[in-house]
Parts: sequence; C-alpha cells; structure tokens
Amino acid sequence: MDVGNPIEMPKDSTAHVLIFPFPAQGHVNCMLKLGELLTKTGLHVTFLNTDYNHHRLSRYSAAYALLAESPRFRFESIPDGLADEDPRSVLHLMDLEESLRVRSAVLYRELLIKRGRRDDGKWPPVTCVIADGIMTFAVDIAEELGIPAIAFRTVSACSFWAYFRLPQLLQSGELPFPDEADLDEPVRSVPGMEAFLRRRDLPSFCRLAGDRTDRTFEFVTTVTANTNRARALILNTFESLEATALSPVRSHFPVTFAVGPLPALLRSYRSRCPSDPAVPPASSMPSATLWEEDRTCMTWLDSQPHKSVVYVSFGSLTLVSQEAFLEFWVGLVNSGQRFLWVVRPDLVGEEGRRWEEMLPVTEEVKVGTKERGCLVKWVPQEEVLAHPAVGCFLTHSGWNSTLESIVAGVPMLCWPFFADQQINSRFVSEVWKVGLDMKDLCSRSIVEKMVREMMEGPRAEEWRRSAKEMAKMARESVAEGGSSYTDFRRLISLITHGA
Ligand SMILES: O=c1ccn([C@@H]2O[C@H](COP(=O)(O)OP(=O)(O)O[C@H]3O[C@H](CO)[C@@H](O)[C@H](O)[C@H]3O)[C@@H](O)[C@H]2O)c(=O)[nH]1
Ligand SMILES: C[C@H]1CC[C@@H]2C(C(=O)O)=CO[C@@H](O)[C@@H]21
Repeated sequence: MDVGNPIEMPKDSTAHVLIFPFPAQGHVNCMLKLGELLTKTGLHVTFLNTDYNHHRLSRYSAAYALLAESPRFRFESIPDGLADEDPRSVLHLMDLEESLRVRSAVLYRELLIKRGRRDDGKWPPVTCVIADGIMTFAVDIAEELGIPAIAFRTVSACSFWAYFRLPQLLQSGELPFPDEADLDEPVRSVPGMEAFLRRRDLPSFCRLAGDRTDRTFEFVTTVTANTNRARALILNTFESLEATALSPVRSHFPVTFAVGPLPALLRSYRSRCPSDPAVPPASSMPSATLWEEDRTCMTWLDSQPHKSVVYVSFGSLTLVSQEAFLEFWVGLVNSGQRFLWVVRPDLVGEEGRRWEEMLPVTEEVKVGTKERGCLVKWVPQEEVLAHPAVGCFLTHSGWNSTLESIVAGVPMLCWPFFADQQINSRFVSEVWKVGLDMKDLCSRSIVEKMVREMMEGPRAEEWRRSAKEMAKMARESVAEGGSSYTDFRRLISLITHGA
C-alpha cells in the first residue's frame, strides 16, 4: 500500500462532497474531521457552515487554518436566519433549527444549484451531500436536485437506537410518565437495553410530565424516523463498542457506516502519511474549536503528578444553575483532588459577570482552589485528555467528549445534562464499565464521594484498566483492516462509485 495515500484513492478524483453540519460545536467538530479525512483521500470537499460559526471557526480553529490551505477543501457559509444578537444557547436550539429549516434552506438550495453545475470554475460539481441527520431538509433538497444524500448522526448508536424506539415507548404506554413517577422503573421497549435501561436513562426530553407535546421530543423522534430519506447513515462510533446497538440500527438502515472514533481514524491516517507536509505532530491535534483555547492549562498540567488531575468539562451547551455550580465547586475542593475545570463564560449565570462574584464561597474553598485547581474558559480538550496528568474526566457525556475520553483511555464520572447524554452515561457505567454515573445528583457530598471513588476508590484501578482496554479497541477499529477503517473505505466507494 502507498503510505502517501493509504485509503487507495486516486488523488485526482472528481467526486465532490458537500458537508453541512447543524451549527453547534459537537456537530461541527466531528463533521469537520470527516471532511478532512475525505479530502485527504483525494475527494473535493465543500464544508458549509452558518456565517455565525464560520466566523468563529476561522478565528479560533487550527484545523480551519490547515484546511483553508488545502487545494481540494473549501469553506462556504450561509446565514442561519437569526439576527446577530439573537441567542443561540441550548434554550433556543429549536428556534435555531426552525430558522435553518425555514430561512437557510432557501439559500442552501441556491448554493447547491450553483455548486452542482459543471462549469463551477476549477471545481467539479457537487456529487454527494453529507448532511447532519437532524437536518432532514438538507437531505431532501439534495435528493430533489438529483444529488445523493447521506445522513451523519453525531450521537452514539445506542442513543440513536433509543430515539428510534420512542414511538414504541409511546405505543406501549411506557411514555409519557407522570412527574412524580419512580425514575428507577425499568424501560422494556428498547430491544437490547431491557436489562439496564431505566426511565432516568431516557433522553431528558422524555420527562414529558404526562404531556406528549415537547418540541425537542417531537423533533428528535421525527428526524430519527426520517433517516431513511438519505441513501446511507454515518455514525461516529465503532463496532466493538456498540455492536448491540449497531445491529438493530442496521436492520432498519442497512447502509450504515460506523467510522469512529473519528479523532482516532484521523490520527491513524495522519500517522500513516508521514510524507504529507500538513501532518502535525501527534501531540497537537488541530481542533475545530468555536472558542478561543486557553493553552496555559497545558503548562499547569505539565507540573502535576501522573494521573492526579480530575478534568471537568460540561461541553459547549450545558447550563449549570448557580446552586449546582457551587455544589460542584465545594465538592471538588473537598475531594482533596487536583482539578482542571472548564468554565465557559456562559456556563453559569449571566455572561459578562464573573461567576466567582455571584457565589458565596468560603475562604477554605478559595484556598483549596488556589492550591489544587485551575479554572479556564475553554481548553484544547483532546490534548488535555491525552496528557499523562489527567486521571479522570468529570463530563456531561456529550458523545464527542465520551469518545475522546475513550480514545485517551481516561475513565469518566458522568453528569448528563440533556438529550443523548442520559443514555451515554448509563452505557459508561453499566455496559462499558469505564466509570460512574451521577445522573440527577450533584450535591457537594455526592460530588466529593464520587470524585474520590473515581480517583482512589477500590474500583479505580478496574476503571483505568477497562478504559485502557477500550482505547486499544478504538485503535484497532481504525487501524488498517479494522471495522471503522473498512467502513470508511466502503463509504468512499459509495461516494465515488455509488456502491
Ligand atoms: O474546553 C473545551 C470543551 C469542549 N471542547 C470540545 O467540544 C466538543 C463538545 O462536544 P460534546 O462532548 O459532544 O458535547 P456538546 O458540545 O454538548 O455536544 C452536543 O452535540 C453532541 C453530538 O451530537 C451531543 O452528543 C451532545 O449531547 C450535544 O450537547 C468536544 O469535541 C470537545 O473536545 C473543547 O475543545 N474545549
Ligand atoms: C438539537 C439538539 C437535540 C438533539 C440533537 C442531538 C442529536 O440527537 O443529534 C444531540 O444534541 C444536540 O446537539 C441536538
């Protein structure tokens, strides 16, 4: 095999893929990784962002800078239909979704028509669209214009499968359940998960309080059922991690490619292309960040002992009340462990105000933080997780964070916030056994107890061993001949030859 082109693709392919993610960090980063992989195998790639995110990506992301130089890769953007000052936080995601579907869809169609022409400068016409699976309109418009469309769902196979079964949960009467219901009651209507799934592990929007009309519930149920409008489904996961969910998913969507973990597939590809001038050293993965990264935390980590630090981050969307934030803070300090905590400016309270000023913290907490803590706004997360000083990840169980932790072999303490995260965290603790699930609890005493348990309790060594084993499985899946490597090749074949 030619190491300069390990996926064995002609470098002059005329296949041209347009990739269109939902405009949120957790969707943009993994779809950009797929875009980089596709372009490195010789395909032309257009990556379509909203103007709002294009601006942020071009400002802060090293991956953007690298790809913008690449001859077969280009970025395009269209408005998301909202005013600049409109909120785009998790509380307004459904407004953003509606605006994209109603307003941006028109511009997307125009762009596809323009980029689908043969005479579009030096670039071949768009021959395939990979759209975020939660944007059915993007799949439909491409297909209407005669351009084959593939759906990329950026969540785990287990949560995708549970989403797909939501209509059966309604039918069987397992949903809705009343507000005061016992959340530890088992759920039976998701085949393969009967032994461990409880009401509290269902996506947050299933807590319908006896009502069937939650907007996000309706949305996720519909877009998941619509997956069959695309020719194929891409999932950022791997066979040996999620075989029991991938198997039923494939019985409904036979053309499913499990190509994850994408960070590992990309790294493995880069390491097999030492001659490629764009290959950075393995220690500095250029990220697709939408926030400015504070790299001072890397220097702080360098001075901490091996596996001594709890890395704390709740991703890009989670909101934490002032009360919960204070409980986490005191719990972390009382655990006696060192901690690196990502406190996004909009994580707690009003943006622009210093969160320390909003909270009543004791002198003891302040001193403990100074001695053992490091608080930053945003970090290069993949690098942080790969750092030898990190011993455990206190996470919200977003799918990218979960996979990045698995790739780095770091055990997880999970505090899920919404959507797929409730299921991911159940799998972390009960199926993969690489950590603990705090679920709906975050009192200071629980935080303290669970952090201690993760770092120095009787099962700490077992979780570390399992996490290491799982990281090995992830590496094997992306190595030549592995399941994700093979699915990626099949995906390329579908894009280039339609089969
Ligand atoms: O300081 C930080 C914190 C996070 N990240 C990155 O941000 C991403 C966060 O993604 P994820 O862990 O998936 O969380 P969310 O941002 O919450 O992602 C949304 O999208 C995911 C994919 O659909 C879903 O699994 C989540 O539930 C949903 O909230 C990861 O790649 C992290 O590496 C950084 O680079 N620096
Ligand atoms: C719009 C949010 C709810 C569902 C989406 C999602 C998914 O299932 O793909 C996960 O988290 C959020 O990013 C999306």
